This record gives sequence, structure tokens and C-alpha cells, in this order.
Amino acid sequence: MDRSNKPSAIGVGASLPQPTLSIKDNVVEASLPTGQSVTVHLYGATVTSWKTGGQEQLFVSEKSHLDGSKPIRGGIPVVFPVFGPPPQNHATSSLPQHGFARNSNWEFLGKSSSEAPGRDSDQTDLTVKLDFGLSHSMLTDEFRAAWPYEFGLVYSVTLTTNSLETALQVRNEGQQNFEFKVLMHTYLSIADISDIRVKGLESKTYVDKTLQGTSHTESSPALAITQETDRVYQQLDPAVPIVVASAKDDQPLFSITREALTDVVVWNPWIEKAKGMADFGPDEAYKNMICVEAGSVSAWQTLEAGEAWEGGQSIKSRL
Ligand SMILES: O=P(O)(O)OC[C@H]1O[C@@H](O)[C@H](O)[C@@H](O)[C@@H]1O
Repeated sequence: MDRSNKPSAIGVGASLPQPTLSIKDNVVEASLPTGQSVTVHLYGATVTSWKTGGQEQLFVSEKSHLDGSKPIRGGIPVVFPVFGPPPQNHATSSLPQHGFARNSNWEFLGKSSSEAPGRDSDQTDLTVKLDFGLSHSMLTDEFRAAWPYEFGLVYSVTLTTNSLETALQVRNEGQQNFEFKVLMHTYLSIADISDIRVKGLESKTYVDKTLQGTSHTESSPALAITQETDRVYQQLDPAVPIVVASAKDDQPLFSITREALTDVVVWNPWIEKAKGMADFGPDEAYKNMICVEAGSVSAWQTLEAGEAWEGGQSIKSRL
């Protein structure tokens, strides 16, 4: 993402407290000396917690399975190489909904720290980056048979004092081209769904999955969520933030910019769908989440043999 990292200056870096890292039971946690923290489960390389200002910023369902038996319901599951139910007669047809990345065991590749320019011009902020990898040989036999391409994924989760960045690099390490879709299925934690608006979508075309996939144009500059919502907004400028703002005072709660991810899904299951999901709870928790999912899902990306693709998001929180 757009950060001018620079190595620690000798003497300055040495005096700074360093980020801490813990790895236990397939869960990786890192924190900054300024108090922010991030937690990532190797299952799915799913970010399950991002704390800043002493508060959790991501929603995770209380009934979520954390034992690797099902994708984690909350945090930031990675959707790859297909979004939604796979189409018929496609290379992804035998995969489960949203692909295999969120239900595979990734490996932790390591941590790196750097200094980035701070909020004040004479300050530098420490950041910590955690890298995770998944490749063809690490998949279950079932997934390998269902999608027989030689690929490599590197997923980087970067914690800064005021943002969380997630970036995915996709490499085609085989001899044949493959097609993929990708999405960062981010469940943001909010106090009350009636008190937020989603901004930055006005005049954009979206496919409404609750209305048989019909196409519409967004008329609202500040979208209120008042019912089941499942929309794929398309052809957005990734540099223009999608902002989740307070309906009371219009203050931004989250601001999301993207790189190479031109679609954004806005999803809230609302009352009946929330009750219908066995791993979603409590029932009323649909009020405490909004998914704003940065992705490339409205068309397939073709990756030629030997080529690589990279995309990501940066989420800034008010705190
Ligand atoms: O239940 P899943 O597989 O995690 O999917 C949750 C939702 O994910 C969203 O990205 C889709 O647009 C929805 O259609 C879907 O219901």
C-alpha cells in the first residue's frame, strides 16, 4: 500500500520499543508499543481481531467455528479463487462457495517491522507486517483435485497506528493460465446498524443479489442499511475511500481505500438470514456488523503462467 517505509535509522530505531509477536495454537498476534494489535488465525489466514484505541474494530460471530471445521464467521476471511457459488462449467465449479483460501491452513512466513511517517511530520510510527503463504501443495487432496493449478499466495497484514492493511499477491507458478476472483470479506464492528451510513457509492452501478442479480444505480450519497443488503458495486476508483460514517454526526468510523480492487460488496444478512446461519450469533448481532468487502469479483482476472497479480485494502479507523 502507499507507504514510504524506510529502515530504522541507527540510534533512533535502537531506542524505540519494538512490536511484539506471539504465535500459539496456530494463532499469530502482533502489537505495537502504542497499543494497537492484530490477531490472525492460520486457518484461512483470517484476521480475527484488530484493536485500536482500546476497542475491537472487527466483528466476529460468537458462534463462529474457530477449530478449522468451517470458515470463520467474521474478521476478514479471504475469498479466492471464486466469489459466491461457483458457476457451472468453469474451472472453479467443484469448489465450495467463496473458494478454498478461507478454509485452508496457511503458513506464517514471518514478521517485519518498519517506520512510516507519523501523523505529525516530525514523528515516525512503527508498523508491523505479518506475511502468510498458501500454495497448491498445502491444499487438501479434495481442493487440489478441484482446482489443479500451481499457484502461490502471499497475504500481508500490516498494522499501523491508525490503519490495518491487507494485501494479497497471487502468483501463477504453473504452465497453464488460470482465472480467479478475489475479495477481502471484511466484517466491521459497529455499535448499531441504524446509526451508520455507507458513503462513496453514489452513481455507481451495483448488482443486487437480493433482487435476482439485477443491475441498479446507487442514488444515495449516504446509504442507510434498513433491510437485507447484498450488493456488488462495480468499477469504483480504488483511491476514493468508501466511508462508514456515523449517521448522527457524519464522522467517519472507517475509511477504506483499495489498490487493484475495483469492486466493493456491501452485505448485511438482516434478521431472517442472520437467524438462518448456524454460525451467526447472537441473532441480534446483525445490528453490530457491516461487511464492506473490497474485491475483484465482477469479472475473472486471468493470470498467465509465470505472472503475478497484487491487490489490497487499507482500512483507517476513527480511533
Ligand atoms: O455465508 P458465506 O459463504 O460466508 O457468505 C456470506 C455472504 O458473503 C457475501 O460476500 C456475499 O455477497 C453474500 O451473498 C453471502 O451470503
